[in-house]
Formats: sequence, structure tokens, C-alpha cells
Amino acid sequence: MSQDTAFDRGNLFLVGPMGAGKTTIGRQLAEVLGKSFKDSDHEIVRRTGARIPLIFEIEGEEGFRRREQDVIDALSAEKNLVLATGGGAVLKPENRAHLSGRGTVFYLFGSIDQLLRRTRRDRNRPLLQTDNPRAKLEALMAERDPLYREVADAVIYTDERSVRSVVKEIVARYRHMEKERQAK
Ligand SMILES: Nc1ncnc2c1ncn2[C@@H]1O[C@H](COP(=O)(O)OP(=O)(O)O)[C@@H](O)[C@H]1O
Ligand SMILES: O=C(O)C1=C[C@@H](OP(=O)(O)O)[C@@H](O)[C@H](O)C1
Ligand SMILES: [Mg+2]
Repeated sequence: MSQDTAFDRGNLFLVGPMGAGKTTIGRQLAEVLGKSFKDSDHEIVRRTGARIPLIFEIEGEEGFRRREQDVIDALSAEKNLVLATGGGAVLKPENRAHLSGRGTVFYLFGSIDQLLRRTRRDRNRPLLQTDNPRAKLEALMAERDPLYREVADAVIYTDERSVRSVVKEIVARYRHMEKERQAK
């Protein structure tokens, strides 16, 4: 599918590591743009009736990824949506194809220090419930950063920046893309 068709669906998809701010930024971005907001993790929890740590405990990461794939497939098919994905959504090639083919993808980037600060108090991310969350985040970023870049139309730096300023930058860049699209 061409990138133009992807743009015309009116979808913005947020990808990036845990703690980049996808859920927080996504909700505000949707409000500013007058679009609906969905979060793939929230949808998984809603459909399953179990919270993420319990899904990991019972079904393992593999079970979670299967559920995530179903949800990404369904949500990315909607229109005029801001979708915050989970940090591992880019792992499956099917998800990457849906995200890049059905909307405009923003990679929210954060340094390891920043990601650690934003995730250290939250017990809801099973992958970080380890003795060394820094090493875990480093390993995940080494594997996933190329995948985030592969699907992204734009990379947004979030370190030391307020939610408001990140939202503002995404809106500006999206509006610019819209203008370029209309000029064609
Ligand atoms: N730009 C930011 N500045 C300060 N705090 C932020 C920023 N973005 C997110 N946060 C905070 O970091 C934590 C993790 O954000 P969240 O949106 O859950 O990230 P993600 O969905 O990418 O894992 C939340 O407590 C959120 O309020
Ligand atoms: O990076 C990951 O593999 C995960 C990220 C989480 O979402 P956030 O990126 O919104 O924290 C959630 O999907 C799950 O705990 C797995
Ligand atoms: Mg999130």
C-alpha cells in the first residue's frame, strides 16, 4: 500500500520503548487533533479481562504477543485514530506492515536514563520487573530501535521535554505532512 493511502486514513500511530510516553502523549494528541484515542495495551486488557502482568504470568510473553497482534490488526484498520502501541508491537513483521501501511507513524525516542526514570515506580511492565532494568532496557533498545526506525515516518525526541511540548511538535509535523499531501 502506498504511503499516500496510509496518510489518508487519518491515523497516527505512536511507537517506541516503555516510558517514552506513548500512552500519555497519545491521549493528549488525540484531544488536540479531535481524533479518538486507543491504546493497544488497554484494548488487550479490556478484551482479556486480565491485567498485563497476569497475562504474562499465565500465557507468557508469547501469549501476550498473540493477543497484541490481534489488537493491532483490528485497531490499525480504524480511521481518524491516535493509537498508542506497546513497546514490543514492532517485533512482529505483520504489525510493522499494518502500522506503516495504515497510518502515519511517530517514533517517540527516549534515552535509557530517561526511560528508567519514567518507568521505575510502575509495576505494570513485567519485562522490567528484574534486578537490572537498565540492562533490560538497553538490550530491548538494541533489538528494537532499528524496527522503530523502519516503521517511523518521523522520530520525536522526548528527553527533558514536557508532554505539552512533545504533543505540540507532533501536531506541527503532522499538519505539515497534511499540507504537503494536499499540495500534490
Ligand atoms: N515528556 C514527558 N515528561 C515527563 N513525564 C512523562 C513524559 N512522557 C511520559 N511521562 C510520564 O512517564 C510515565 C510513562 O509514560 P507512558 O505514557 O506510560 O509511556 P509508554 O506508554 O510509552 O510506556 C508516566 O508516568 C507519564 O506521566
Ligand atoms: O516493551 C514491551 O515489550 C512492552 C511494553 C508495554 O507497553 P508500554 O510501552 O506502553 O509501556 C506493554 O505492552 C508490555 O508490558 C510489553
Ligand atoms: Mg503505554
